[in-house]
Amino acid sequence: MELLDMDIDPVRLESSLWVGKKRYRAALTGWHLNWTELDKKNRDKKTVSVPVSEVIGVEEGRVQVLPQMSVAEDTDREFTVFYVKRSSSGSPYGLLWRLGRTQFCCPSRDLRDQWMTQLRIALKTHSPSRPHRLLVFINPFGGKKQGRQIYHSLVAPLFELAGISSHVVVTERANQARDHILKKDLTGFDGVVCVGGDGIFSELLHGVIGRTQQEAGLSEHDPSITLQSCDLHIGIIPAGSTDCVCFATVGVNDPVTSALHIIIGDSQPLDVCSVHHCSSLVRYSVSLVGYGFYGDVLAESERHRWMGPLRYDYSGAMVYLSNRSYAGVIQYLPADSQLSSPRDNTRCLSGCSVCSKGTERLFPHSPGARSLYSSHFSQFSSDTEGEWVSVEGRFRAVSLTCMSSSCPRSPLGLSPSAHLADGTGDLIIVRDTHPLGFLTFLHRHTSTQDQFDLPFVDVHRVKAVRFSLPTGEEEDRDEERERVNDGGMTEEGKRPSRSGSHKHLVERGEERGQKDFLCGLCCSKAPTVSVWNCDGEILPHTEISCRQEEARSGGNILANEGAITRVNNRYNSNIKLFF
Ligand SMILES: CCCCCCCCCCCCC/C=C/[C@@H](O)[C@H](CO)NC(=O)CCCCCCCCCCCCCCC
Ligand SMILES: Nc1ncnc2c1ncn2[C@@H]1O[C@H](COP(=O)(O)OP(=O)(O)OP(=O)(O)O)[C@@H](O)[C@H]1O
Ligand SMILES: [Ca+2]
Repeated sequence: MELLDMDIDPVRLESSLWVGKKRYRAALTGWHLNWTELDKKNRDKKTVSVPVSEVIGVEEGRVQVLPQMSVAEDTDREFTVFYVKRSSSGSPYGLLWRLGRTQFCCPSRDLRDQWMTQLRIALKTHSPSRPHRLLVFINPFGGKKQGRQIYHSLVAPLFELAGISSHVVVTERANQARDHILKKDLTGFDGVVCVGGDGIFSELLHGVIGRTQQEAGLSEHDPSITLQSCDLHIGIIPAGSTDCVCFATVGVNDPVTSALHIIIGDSQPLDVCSVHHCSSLVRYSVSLVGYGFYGDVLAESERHRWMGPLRYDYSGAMVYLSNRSYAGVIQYLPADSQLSSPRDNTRCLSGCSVCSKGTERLFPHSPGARSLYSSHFSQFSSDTEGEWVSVEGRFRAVSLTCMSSSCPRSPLGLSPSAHLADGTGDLIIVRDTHPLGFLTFLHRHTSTQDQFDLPFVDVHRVKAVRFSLPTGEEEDRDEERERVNDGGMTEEGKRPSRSGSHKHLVERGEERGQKDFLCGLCCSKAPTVSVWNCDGEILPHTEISCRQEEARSGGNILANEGAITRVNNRYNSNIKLFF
């Protein structure tokens, strides 16, 4: 009978070892390192079992790592194993990971050397997807401005222990990380990591997607092509204000947990949505593309950046009290409702069957091929226009989210049953309603109550969305048209979202909608047009088209630990994050 590689267990070692004053039977089986106390009292033979894939490092002597690597005692019969240890705390969707450490003592130096050698061979053999070299971008101004400290005190020692070499860039300006990825030599790097929030993550995402398309000779602006898959993984060390991408994938926003996921090479694909204005790419999104409430909150919060993460709560309250709704026309292309629905009460976890089945069904094309629904997406076609659904009215909020967008503020997220990598997004339409109704809607984001079970809220699983102003708002559209040639992709020094100044926008001749919006905050005149919040950036256009891209970014979800702990679909997707 022919043996498959997987059946061979080349690394096997078993011996008695001491941990402290207790004697153990330790065994390395190739896939696991186990140790069982040899004590008559240990009748039920309790065994500690660590998968080799979760071993972080093996060091000679009695070693500690945090706050920094040091050898407490170096005897020639001891070695220390570091591994992933699940803590009992976290969120319902992800546990905190900590660095576990056990110091073993062998009867002889020879045996110690044998253990060290075999463990290192096992690590190499069974952890092929681990990164060896990482390019790390730290945003020193994200969140509570702790990025540098978080990286150097919590993350760098773990990378060092795991034998990962990292090149660190502390950013000095917005978009530096994106430009670095677009232009610099990245040979030898297995991945790029950001230390910060959703904004710096978005820079990495745009850099990685953009560079891959450049190298493939594809135009990101052409809405009719499918983007080329990206080999470079993205990792996130959360140090921002919302940390939505990290929270929605890992289940917690904790730097050590994310560092450990990155080290062991965990990977999870993520849907990416592209936002176009006319035929130009404006931005990519993985989390929220939101008009009305979330756009207004973001625009208002930019004026209060000095408040740090609290700016969102303050601005949220201000915007809520201003009691606004906006007219618009929403068109959407529904996804196949037989595959899944935003109200089916499922929760997407790593290894999710909807994501693995749905992706293949939704995107059977190879990269570079013409997009499955390019004709649906075209502004001026189409033969299949009939599939689009149109809704016109006044809205409190229009939100499109590719994933649940859960975050510490809303642990279940904007759409709790959204999938991370199924090729669809959830469109949440909150029609105009009385203030108490809208407050109920918002408040339900903080609990397990269903925010969609309200008469003025609709949710649809979609493949694409278009938004336009109703007829009669032509002036806005005309002004927008003049801006089409701007391209839309934010350029260095032209950062409408984070510039945070009313005057600044007006001087630059931004579209009337944005002027209206900003006036609405300081004058009594209610604005007629809101702005789009795209993963925390304000878009420079009101009329946009969004579609799910075949290109994806991965992050790891290890929510509900124990159910599914490893992702087996590594490297099968276009863009991946690892944590
Ligand atoms: C009564 C309590 C209601 C609490 C309602 C909480 C709803 C929270 C929903 C969070 C959704 C996050 C979606 C993620 C978006 C990210 O891609 C993006 C980039 O980081 N973040 C934001 O745009 C940042 C968006 C931040 C939005 C914060 C909204 C806070 C609303 C506070 C309303 C207070 C009403 C008080 C009435 C007196
Ligand atoms: N050195 C820098 N100076 C100014 N801005 C920067 C710098 N580096 C990155 N940025 C920009 O800062 C913005 C915010 O960063 P980041 O997302 O890390 O933090 P945050 O906004 O506090 O968190 P979140 O996005 O999770 O709400 C991003 O848009 C990023 O492009
Ligand atoms: Ca999705």
